[in-house]
Amino acid sequence: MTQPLIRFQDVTKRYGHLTVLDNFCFDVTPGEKVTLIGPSGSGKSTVLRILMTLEPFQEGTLHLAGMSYHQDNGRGRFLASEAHLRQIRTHVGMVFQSFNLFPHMTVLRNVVEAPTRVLGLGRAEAECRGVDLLRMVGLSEKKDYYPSQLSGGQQQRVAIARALAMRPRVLLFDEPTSALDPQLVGEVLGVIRDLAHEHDLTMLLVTHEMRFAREVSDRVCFFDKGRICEQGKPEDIFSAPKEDRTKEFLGSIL
Ligand SMILES: Nc1ncnc2c1ncn2[C@@H]1O[C@H](COP(=O)(O)OP(=O)(O)OP(=O)(O)O)[C@@H](O)[C@H]1O
Repeated sequence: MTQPLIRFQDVTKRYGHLTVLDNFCFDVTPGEKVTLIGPSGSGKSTVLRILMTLEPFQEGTLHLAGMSYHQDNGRGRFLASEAHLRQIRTHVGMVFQSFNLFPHMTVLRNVVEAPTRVLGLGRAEAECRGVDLLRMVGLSEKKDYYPSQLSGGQQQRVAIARALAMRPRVLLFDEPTSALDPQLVGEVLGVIRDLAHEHDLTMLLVTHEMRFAREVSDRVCFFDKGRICEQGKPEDIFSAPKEDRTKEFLGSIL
């Protein structure tokens, strides 16, 4: 059996008195494309933020690409050293709702900054790869522009190229189109769709775009109150959901 690339093992995450994940268990195999759907506040983004090591958790263990880190006896601090966390982070890229590009850097600089600083790539090599990645997202001709000169959809495509430049094993997307004008959503989803179909990258997506989730996912997980209430192939979840909560949720948005 294929070993999981990601394993949440009995992870509990609290914010004060609010328990967001309660003994959460979740495996993702290498190359799998998994979409998390569910009501607002059900804990989907928290899963991504924990994977990105942006959030400590109180109990359980996270395994990622053969490394792991643990709970801190309920205190919710990272037990791992900063160096260990950095090492885990190099395996994970994240694309946020709000692009988060460096406004004072050109598009190409945004893409090459982390590979040169963190991975130690030479500038020429990083730039060459950066231009290739910008070509892949359809933006090589904008390499010398600044983010403020781009549309939201273009900025998000740069953010995707920037995440890929670190050669992550896992790419996380947290509602990547929810900050975009409706007419710009399609171009970003198109880039992600191509990535999903053409690369063996492991991808986890939180999205409210159900048609898109159906097209790109190997597995769809319906989240409710910090647990996976139902999961399966997209055609099963969207066409024949079994759980009442899933039916209710899909009925309210489709
Ligand atoms: N920094 C924080 N401090 C306190 N509570 C938080 C914090 N971040 C998230 N929460 C709470 O944790 C719960 C889960 O949030 P999360 O963002 O993971 O939900 P979500 O399913 O991604 O929702 P949405 O679809 O609206 O983005 C929510 O009740 C939220 O209010």
